[in-house]
Amino acid sequence: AMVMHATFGLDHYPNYLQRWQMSDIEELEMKLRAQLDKVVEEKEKLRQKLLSSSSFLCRLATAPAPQDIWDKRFLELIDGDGKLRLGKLNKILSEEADGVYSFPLLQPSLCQQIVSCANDFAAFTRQEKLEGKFDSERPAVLDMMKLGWINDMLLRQVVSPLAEALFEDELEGETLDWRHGYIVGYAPKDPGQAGTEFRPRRNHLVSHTDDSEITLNVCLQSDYQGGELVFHGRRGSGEELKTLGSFKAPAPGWAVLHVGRQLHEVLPVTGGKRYGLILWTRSMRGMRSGVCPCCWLNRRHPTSAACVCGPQWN
Ligand SMILES: O=C(O)CCC(=O)C(=O)O
Ligand SMILES: [Fe+2]
Repeated sequence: AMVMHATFGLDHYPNYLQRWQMSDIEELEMKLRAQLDKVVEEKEKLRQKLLSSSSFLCRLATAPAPQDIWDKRFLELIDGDGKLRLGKLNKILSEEADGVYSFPLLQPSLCQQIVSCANDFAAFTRQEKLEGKFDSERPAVLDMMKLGWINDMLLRQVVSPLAEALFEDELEGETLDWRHGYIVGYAPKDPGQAGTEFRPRRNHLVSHTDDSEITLNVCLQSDYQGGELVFHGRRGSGEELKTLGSFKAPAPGWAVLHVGRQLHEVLPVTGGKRYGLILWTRSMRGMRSGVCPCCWLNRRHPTSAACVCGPQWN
């Protein structure tokens, strides 16, 4: 009842909680958190149910052997327990722009298999749409494609340890516990017959920040022209309009790691097809209550300047 009253009150009255005792507010906060945990748990169960009932046949539904997953250079940094040897990181990392790192990560053959899965999934959702099961074709979200294991693996073995080593100041001790992975495709303005393949939706992507704290971007197919990934300053840093560097993967399997607040864009693809796997990661449990509700990413320090998502950003 307390939660119900408070939810109503917060919706209807300004400064609603100012009439409350601090201890009651704290109790409310705890109860809301417990409720939120329940929502997260039930949502996860539902998601699993949807997945298991889906009839999509994924040819990559389980993880292959490590040597068929990781690029040799990356594999050398993984110890017997699957942990990344952080001391040897500088052997493979290059800094493409201030705070933007690239490195060889996945086997090109695995990348090719992931693209094949995206093609299969595109054909599958197109069929479902034809049969009237869904209103629209569904996006190539890894969880829906039964490739959630790739999200989990990349979060646990790549993004979490690297973020702790490279973006310690950003994370402030929080754990990245949420991930969302999807496939993006680009082709020139007139890509010709799309057939049953995964359809590239665009030829470029305007400058933006991600709904993520740390983003991993893996090239899946590199024989395209144009399509450089350009990095600008971080939102809120005063360097937003500065171009800091750009990156083009030398081969499939190369990855870039950057903070979600780093403004980035993809220049127009003028030939070939450009496919990538994007993994957004966040800390959902710990810090969210302390961040700006409009962008989730800024104003972590209560003493810092005004929210960058003010009028100048919206
Ligand atoms: O395609 C890329 O390299 C970047 C994609 C991206 O920035 C995004 O999906 O948020
Ligand atoms: Fe992005």
